[in-house]
Amino acid sequence: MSGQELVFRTDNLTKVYQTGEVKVFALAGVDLELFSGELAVLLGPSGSGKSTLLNILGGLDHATDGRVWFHDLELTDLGDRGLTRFRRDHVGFVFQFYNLVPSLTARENVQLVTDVARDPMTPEEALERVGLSHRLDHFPAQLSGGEQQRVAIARAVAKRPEVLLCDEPTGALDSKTGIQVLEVLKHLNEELGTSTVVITHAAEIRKMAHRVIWFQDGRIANTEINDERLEPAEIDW
Ligand SMILES: Nc1ncnc2c1ncn2[C@@H]1O[C@H](COP(=O)(O)OP(=O)(O)OP(=O)(O)O)[C@@H](O)[C@H]1O
Repeated sequence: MSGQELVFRTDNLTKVYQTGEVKVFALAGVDLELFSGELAVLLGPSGSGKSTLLNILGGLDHATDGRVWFHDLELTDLGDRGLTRFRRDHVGFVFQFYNLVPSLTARENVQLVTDVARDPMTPEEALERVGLSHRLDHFPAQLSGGEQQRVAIARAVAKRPEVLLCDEPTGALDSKTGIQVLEVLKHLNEELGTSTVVITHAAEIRKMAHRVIWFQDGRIANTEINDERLEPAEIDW
């Protein structure tokens, strides 16, 4: 990844949760670089700090210590209002559960974002990019889990964010449906150049990444670059 533009950089990133006398180091000094256009997969045991890292990168949470930059913008310098602006302008999120508004159609769910974004695509374009042009006027209850997740992805990318942060995007899906969701993420990474981070417990998914980052006890235990990547359809879990 050398020679590529840095998107995120962290320096000794630390997050401590204190409950009574007990301190938990969710992040215990993470030094990480993420590059423009990269698709990175984060693996590691439950509780190793993956979601905590994603939430801090995405401006949803504050670090206890250490520093984080998005390009030249130091996120660890920002207050809540600055982080909100950063999130709104630059970050798309995808979570395990799709968080769609049940009373709105697929198109209207995406429109919630496109109505307030600076340079959005149309809801129709966003839904076309995830293969749902034929489901524009369906409500979430009329869509399968995989289709609902694709609406959530359309909503996340409709504002053309520079980064897409995905926490267990296939966690609630069977592998066949999960593969379709991964195909959408790969396609968007390639077509739009969106830097993408995917947290997963399905270790096989690492084979579609440019780079794999292993977490253990709040630290990066290992990173690996894939010289050859697999297509999502070639992955089985
Ligand atoms: N709000 C909180 N208050 C107290 N402890 C927390 C809080 N959030 C996370 N933790 C602790 O921080 C550690 C890291 O949690 P985190 O959710 O980042 O792990 P993870 O690798 O994403 O796990 P999983 O794969 O199960 O989602 C865990 O020990 C967790 O219990």
